[in-house]
Amino acid sequence: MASASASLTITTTLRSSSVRRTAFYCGHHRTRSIVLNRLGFGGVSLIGANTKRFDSLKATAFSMAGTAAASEKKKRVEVFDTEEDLAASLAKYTADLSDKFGKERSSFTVVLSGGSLIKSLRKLVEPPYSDSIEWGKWHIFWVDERVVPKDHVDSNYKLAYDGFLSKGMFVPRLYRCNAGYLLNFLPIFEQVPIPPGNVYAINDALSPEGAAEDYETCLKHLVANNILATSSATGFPKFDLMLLGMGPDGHVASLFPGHDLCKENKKWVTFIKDSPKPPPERITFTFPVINSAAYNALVVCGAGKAGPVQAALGNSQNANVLPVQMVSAEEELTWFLDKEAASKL
Ligand SMILES: O=C1O[C@H](COP(=O)(O)O)[C@@H](O)[C@H](O)[C@H]1O
Repeated sequence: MASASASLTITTTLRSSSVRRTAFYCGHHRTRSIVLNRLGFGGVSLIGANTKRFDSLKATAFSMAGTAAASEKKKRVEVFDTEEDLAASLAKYTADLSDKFGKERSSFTVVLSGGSLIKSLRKLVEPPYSDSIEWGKWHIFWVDERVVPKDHVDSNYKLAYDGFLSKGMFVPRLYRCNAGYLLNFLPIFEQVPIPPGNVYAINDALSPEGAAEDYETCLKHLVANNILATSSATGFPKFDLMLLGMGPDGHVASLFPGHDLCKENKKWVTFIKDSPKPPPERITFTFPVINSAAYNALVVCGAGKAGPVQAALGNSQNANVLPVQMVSAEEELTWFLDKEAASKL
């Protein structure tokens, strides 16, 4: 990912003995960029922003000196005035990674969540990205799925299909005629051209146990065929990008606060039959798989989620670790927040 360092006016305030707060103010496009970069003890820099375009500086960065987990490579937090701005930035971020991995490998492995995330992906299927992304290289997975038929209103597959994968785009076409090739001025309306065989939905005819096992077997097959990478650090599959949501209780995927599944450290995919959020039967990636992803994006909007965001990024003293606080990534974890979700930071 592109990174830029900037010489910014930095204000440092000691908030508590363990938390050092560093402020950058970046007033560009109504977007505040909060950047956390835990490369060591409180190293903070501004990343991923075109600093030449900043008129005045207006953002806040938090550095938790000494409290960063050793496994955390890099953490970035971006705060947007509106969900519309967030969706625009998320589309660019995803398209840039698609380009990067498309050049490095023949596949781009993308993991979706259910919930509100899907709406925030809408700008990916609009110009300029709809035309420029190499959709043929995309492989789509779900970080969690409800064990319901694929056409059920609770299905995460259905949500993604209706809100993203089936979205139409106008694709220009070249046609042969007597005079040579002609560009069709009435382009064809097509759905997102990801090959159907690259979309890995669960087998909805199976029990939760069976569906989890079946999905894990599918992932192992993709690893064996070099479509899915393996983390040399953990031995778990290494997805290129996971697009994660977070519930108001701080859950990610179907890993809920205080549930034993949060401690699973062997399986790649597991199941739950007593989810506190309906429907009760689900399958989910485990934390070792989530945290072995190259890039993880946590996309969180709304005031109802400000508490867990504060627990994860702010100056919270809560002893109970929420699932969202357990998320990391092999290369980079980026938080995409709207200002309501960031309101307690
Ligand atoms: O049940 C689920 O909830 C989370 C969060 O959903 P949101 O609507 O609050 O964004 C979602 O990420 C997960 O995939 C889903 O199964």
